[in-house]
Amino acid sequence: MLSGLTSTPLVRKLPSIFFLTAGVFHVYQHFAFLLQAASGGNDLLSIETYAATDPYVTNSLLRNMENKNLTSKNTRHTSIGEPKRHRVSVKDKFRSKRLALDEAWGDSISRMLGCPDVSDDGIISDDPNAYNYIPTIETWNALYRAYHATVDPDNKFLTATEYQNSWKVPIEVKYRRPEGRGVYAKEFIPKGTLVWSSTSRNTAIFESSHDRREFIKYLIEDPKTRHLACDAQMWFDVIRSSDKTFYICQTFDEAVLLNTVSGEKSHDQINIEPQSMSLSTDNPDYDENDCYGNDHYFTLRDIQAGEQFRIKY
Ligand SMILES: C[S@@+](CC[C@H](N)C(=O)[O-])C[C@H]1O[C@@H](n2cnc3c(N)ncnc32)[C@H](O)[C@@H]1O
Repeated sequence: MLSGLTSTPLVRKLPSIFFLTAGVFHVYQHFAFLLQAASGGNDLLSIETYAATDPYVTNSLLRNMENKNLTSKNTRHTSIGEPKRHRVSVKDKFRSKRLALDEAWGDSISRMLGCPDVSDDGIISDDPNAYNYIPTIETWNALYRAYHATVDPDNKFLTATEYQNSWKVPIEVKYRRPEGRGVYAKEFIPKGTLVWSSTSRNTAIFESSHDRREFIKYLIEDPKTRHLACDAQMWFDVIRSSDKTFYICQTFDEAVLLNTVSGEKSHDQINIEPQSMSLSTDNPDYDENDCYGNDHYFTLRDIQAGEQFRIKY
């Protein structure tokens, strides 16, 4: 009788049931994270809410998602023994998942702050007051101040304390629907011109959740910079280093206002692209410490005065 019981189909299926349940739980965890991110929360100080939507906390989730789809390059040391900086190369499949998490995190904070609406497909709302102010040098300086006031001195990767002009050509920032603020050429620029460089003078790295959270809180606490927390949530990028850790990179200048194009067919409108300058260390714009490694934008073709710069993202 007993042996009859142990050989029932149910008992034989127990291992598969166990693995199926574990699998479902694993999938549930991913969805729980995304649901939590989507539902936001109303208290920025609620660590649980914040942590659930924080790219650093999602490191392990992301690690499960990728591996084969990602190539990361050499970790580098500077000659004067500064902390390690990283170069990252991410393939498309992983990139889309990473961007989805970036977005979920950004959206969640935006909801907590009551930021102007950005619709699901990334189109800025019709609200005339949404994201339509033109940042000034004081705007960028406020971000520098917030970074230096909050980020642990040991973790600081930003060497400058105020706005740097990293543009190699004259530019103008304008607001236009539907994409919002964008960067426009003020004069004709020939093909192959370096227009902007990412360096440790203009690009901050946030190495920990704590630093990023304190930075955002600092912006929120001053009514004059509260709106900047919304912007900061739209202007950051997550990179993955060769040691499989994720960091937030954030440039504190007009490069964060570069728009992309919508739709496959319009991809020929992309007129600047990042190129690695790793082989040109004698170039005065080369900076081994930059966050993106190869965010040195060159023109892909001649650009007319008044044309908007567009990058692929
Ligand atoms: C890095 S920001 C670019 C600056 C942004 N336009 C602003 O006013 O701050 C990226 C955001 O710009 C908007 N954007 C960029 N390219 C766009 C496009 N082609 N069409 C519509 N919106 C776009 C999206 O809302 C996107 O999330």
